[in-house]
Amino acid sequence: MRTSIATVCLSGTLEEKMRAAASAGFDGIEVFEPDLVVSPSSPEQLRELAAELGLSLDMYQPFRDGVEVAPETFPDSLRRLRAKCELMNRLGTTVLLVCSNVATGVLDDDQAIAEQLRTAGDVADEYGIDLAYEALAWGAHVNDWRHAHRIVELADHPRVGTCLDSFHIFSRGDTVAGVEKCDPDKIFFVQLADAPLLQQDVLSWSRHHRVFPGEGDFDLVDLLGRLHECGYAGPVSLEIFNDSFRQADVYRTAVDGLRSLRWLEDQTADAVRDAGGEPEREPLVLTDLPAPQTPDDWDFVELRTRELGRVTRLLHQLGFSLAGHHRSKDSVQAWTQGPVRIVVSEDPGATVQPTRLAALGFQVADPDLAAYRAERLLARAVDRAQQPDETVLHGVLAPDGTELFFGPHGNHGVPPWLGEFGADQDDAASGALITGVDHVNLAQPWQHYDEAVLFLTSLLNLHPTSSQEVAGPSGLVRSQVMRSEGNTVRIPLNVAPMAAEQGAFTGAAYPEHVALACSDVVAVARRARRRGLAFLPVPRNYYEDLVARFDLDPEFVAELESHGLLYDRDEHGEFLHFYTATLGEVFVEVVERRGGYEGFGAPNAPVRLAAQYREFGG
Ligand SMILES: O=C(O)c1ccc(O)c(O)c1
Ligand SMILES: [Mg+2]
Repeated sequence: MRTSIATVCLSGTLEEKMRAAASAGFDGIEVFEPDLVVSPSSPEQLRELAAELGLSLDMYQPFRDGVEVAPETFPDSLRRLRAKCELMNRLGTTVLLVCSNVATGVLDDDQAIAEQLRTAGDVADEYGIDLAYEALAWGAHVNDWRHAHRIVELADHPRVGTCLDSFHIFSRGDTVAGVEKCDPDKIFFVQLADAPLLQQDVLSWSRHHRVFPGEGDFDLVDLLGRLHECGYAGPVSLEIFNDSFRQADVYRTAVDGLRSLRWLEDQTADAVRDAGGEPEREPLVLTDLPAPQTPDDWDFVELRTRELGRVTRLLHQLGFSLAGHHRSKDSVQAWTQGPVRIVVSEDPGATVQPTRLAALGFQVADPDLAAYRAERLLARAVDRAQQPDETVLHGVLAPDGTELFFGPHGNHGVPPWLGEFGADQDDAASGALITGVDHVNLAQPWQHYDEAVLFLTSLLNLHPTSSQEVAGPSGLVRSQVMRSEGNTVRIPLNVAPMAAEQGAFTGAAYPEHVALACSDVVAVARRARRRGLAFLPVPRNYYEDLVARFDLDPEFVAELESHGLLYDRDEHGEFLHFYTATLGEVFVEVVERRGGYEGFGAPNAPVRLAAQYREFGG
């Protein structure tokens, strides 16, 4: 599959956008006219730069309000068209995107529109240029792809074809049924954009909220599968108008974009095969990736700290014991309790945060395959020193800087690397109150949020659930849970409010947390209090509200209060939990799920955010 990206997706100058697209590995780009108009490079220089970078210039766009116009203004459209064709000849681009008319359109007769397109096709033919007609969702008369395609068929000109853009199709609630039956020679270009489902006017939705495939709610696999079936031969191009992308690092966005296409291609190849088709069929060969290695369990959580004493005291208070020091890295310790392993690495030079969540380890069926898939999805590998006889753990860097490691299944759940800490593995299971890692919450800078969702979806096969918003003193915190099929690995992603990033939150900008599961949270809390744990304080008002909200026995609520526990309930069961005070950038939560409670205590998150805000002196 030939991949392309519209320059409107990326930040910076046209030249920077081109370099980033090439460096990520795209085959080509769509040149967005406003990027060219403001560039000091001549079309010839841009053509040369593209050749140097190995990029094809797949399309020039947009040509606005050129057709569907009053007969007396059509000659002016043709004058503009000639100017653009001349420019495109200098650039070396052969496809021009012609948008359906949004402003000046007065023709509402398909035959008359087809005639204008045919005349435009004759002009374009003089320059060897193809016109790809695109129905904008807010087009005055032509706003759905079937209509645009019908007019293209009526025009019946070899230089006139259709441009399909997934956003304009799905945003109108339309489907792509029938794409598979189109004449592939009449589909000149394909643009892909995903988007979250929003209740908003379609123009603002399109201009601000498009995202890369896999980051929104549209069924792009369906579209790509049908294009494959129809025999479409051209590039598949990303066209994303997005406010964050316009500000983000251009290289990073380009990599995120290509990752989205590789993932979509893989998903579509699987879907085509499941339907009994052949993904390798020319011309749109759908290359698939090695099968995703869904994490079957947590392997470890790693905390990096310059305050070793504070971290190990916290672990002891929560019931962990030291399994040992790593045999070749003395600054690294393993702490265990039941099936939970926490690696603590001392980093005396840590400057930004004294303690942070540095890495997450997952147990997968085939770690080598997981690493290979990650590489194909353009993830950056983590380089860690290790001795020849030590377990190889493949790691990749997540968008927020957390390192993710793929480890093998353990022997009776105990991973081979634990032996390098001299741990007596039989100790681990006896008398542990903690029974597992319930979830790990990662905080995302707002501009990397969508990238993080796609990263965890494509690399770890985690699935996003619908997002929620939680009110905190410095803003609304968006939260979305990424979970594995079997629900063993759950990673809620939080977007820190802007105020946090700007330092209004004087402590941790993005506190993250590890939530430990247990079957008796009162016992864990009691032991922790005896050992001197600093709990995150919960105000009296909260408990009074609990009684009112849930009609709970005041004695039960008094018991919750005496242990510093919070409470929630859903139709499946109950949730009791507590939070520790924050160390650097991390805190720990201990949770007990009674019955089949499915949530994460979201109604209690504002209590936590407010307490943490006070903890850091607001
Ligand atoms: O928002 C627009 O104007 C616009 C322009 C060109 C496109 O291909 C498109 O999908 C939207
Ligand atoms: Mg488009």
